[in-house]
Amino acid sequence: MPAPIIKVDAITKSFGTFKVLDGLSMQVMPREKLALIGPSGSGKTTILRILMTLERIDGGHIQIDGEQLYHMERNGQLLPADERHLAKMRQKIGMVFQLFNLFPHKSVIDNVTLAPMLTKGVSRTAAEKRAMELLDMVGMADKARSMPAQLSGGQKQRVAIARALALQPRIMLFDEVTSALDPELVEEVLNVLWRLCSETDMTMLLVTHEMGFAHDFADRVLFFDRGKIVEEGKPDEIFRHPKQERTQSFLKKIIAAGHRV
Ligand SMILES: Nc1ncnc2c1ncn2[C@@H]1O[C@H](COP(=O)(O)OP(=O)(O)OP(=O)(O)O)[C@@H](O)[C@H]1O
Repeated sequence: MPAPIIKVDAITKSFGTFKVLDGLSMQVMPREKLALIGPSGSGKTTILRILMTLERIDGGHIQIDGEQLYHMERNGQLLPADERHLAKMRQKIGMVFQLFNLFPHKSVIDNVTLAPMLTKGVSRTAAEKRAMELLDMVGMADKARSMPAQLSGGQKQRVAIARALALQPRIMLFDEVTSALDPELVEEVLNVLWRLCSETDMTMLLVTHEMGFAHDFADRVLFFDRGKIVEEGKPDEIFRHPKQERTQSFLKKIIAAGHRV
């Protein structure tokens, strides 16, 4: 059996006196597609941000690909990770945010080429060639010279996905990537996620309120509540036969609001 690519062990995280993550543990296998669902404020975004090193942990351990994320092993001792270690680890992971976060003063293609050129020393020619392949994959090649302000939300999000892929991460994190989109633009972004899911061997973690998509996309669904994983299982188990009362009441509310699960 292969080793997990992500191993989260009893992590805690507070913002002020509010404990967002409360001894959270989880393991993710290489190539696994996970959907993280649960009520607002249950810590789903926070765990993705922690994996991306955008937030620090208060306690616990995380291993990515067999290596400690927030610690460095030196002579059998675990020391806090320095910036160089974090930067190296971060290259294994790409993240796409709810609000796209494109660089507004850079063209579409420059958004995609910037990180490989700056962090990996890739030449402009090679970075642009790869960027055009990625933009083609997300259906945005014809907008390569456009500026972000000229794009729709769905188009911006597809560029953000291409940008995250440019560093060739083994793990991709998607944080409610369709929540800020007008309903008619959701499908075009989900189609891109679907392609990545079926055509690549990346490990993918998706925080979403699109339960129908989560059902189709995920190998495994994790249900978060109050900083913990309360229930996990295959999509059919979680969506059709949830065992925990908290999962049942959450899904009931979602269905009552008219969403497909
Ligand atoms: N930087 C921060 N400073 C203070 N509080 C924060 C910070 N980031 C998150 N929180 C709080 O932590 C809690 C958990 O947030 P998180 O975004 O992880 O939840 P979530 O499950 O992703 O919810 P949602 O589905 O609404 O995005 C929320 O109550 C949020 O207000």
